[in-house]
Amino acid sequence: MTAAAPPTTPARGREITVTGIDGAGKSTLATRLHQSLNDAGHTAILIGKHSTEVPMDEELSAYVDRLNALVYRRDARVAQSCGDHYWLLALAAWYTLQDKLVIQPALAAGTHVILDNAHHKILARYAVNPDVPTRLAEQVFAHLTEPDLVIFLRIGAHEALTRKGSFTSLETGHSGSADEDFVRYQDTVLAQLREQQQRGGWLSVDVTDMDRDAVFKTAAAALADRLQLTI
Ligand SMILES: Cc1cn([C@H]2C[C@H](O)[C@@H](COP(=O)(O)OP(=O)(O)O)O2)c(=O)[nH]c1=O
Repeated sequence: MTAAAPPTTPARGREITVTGIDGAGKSTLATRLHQSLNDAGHTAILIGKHSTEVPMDEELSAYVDRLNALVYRRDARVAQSCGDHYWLLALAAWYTLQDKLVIQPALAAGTHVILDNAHHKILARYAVNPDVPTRLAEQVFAHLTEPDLVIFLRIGAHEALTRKGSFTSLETGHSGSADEDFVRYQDTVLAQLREQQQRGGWLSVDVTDMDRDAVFKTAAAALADRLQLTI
């Protein structure tokens, strides 16, 4: 009688995240990477700020959905009234559950994770906020899984605004409703993201004069070079 083969542990999945200011093209690239990985025969999931499903767990999915509603589905007056410290901690709660309940189990099962918008932009926003210590913001995100690749899409705020066309109050740091308020705030956030970039091995791409295909090709080349993932 032959012994049953021991169960094999799948190779750990890779976590790839896209960062950049509002309008840089993060969601566009994340969606395309997700689709291409699956088309190429890999198993990948796309996670963003509207993903609330915890696989095969209705109860936890419902709980994560309630947290998502608290963090993302609230009106501007509620947002303003609760204040910056509250939103930092609420966002930390959101990223913590996303990491623990969805990202870590997926990676352990060999599934690649495309994370549209990790916490880096939140950190950048808080680093330019004089009312909240930057160290506190760094600490509340310090336990999250370190991505295998961070793709930083660099574009000036003015160009990002031309692409987007419109913006929300949050996207001006609640500093006003004029185009200049968006540009001033987002350029400060961009400078902060550049500082974070110095610390880690981010793939930094100046997307100002690149179309979607060119950005995708650059990202795909990095996945092949750095993570041996061919798409
Ligand atoms: C990538 C890209 C996006 N866009 C548009 C599509 C969207 O309306 C807007 C923002 O793109 P989006 O991918 O949503 O950016 P982010 O997730 O970083 O905020 O810009 C362009 O006009 N050209 C481009 O090359």
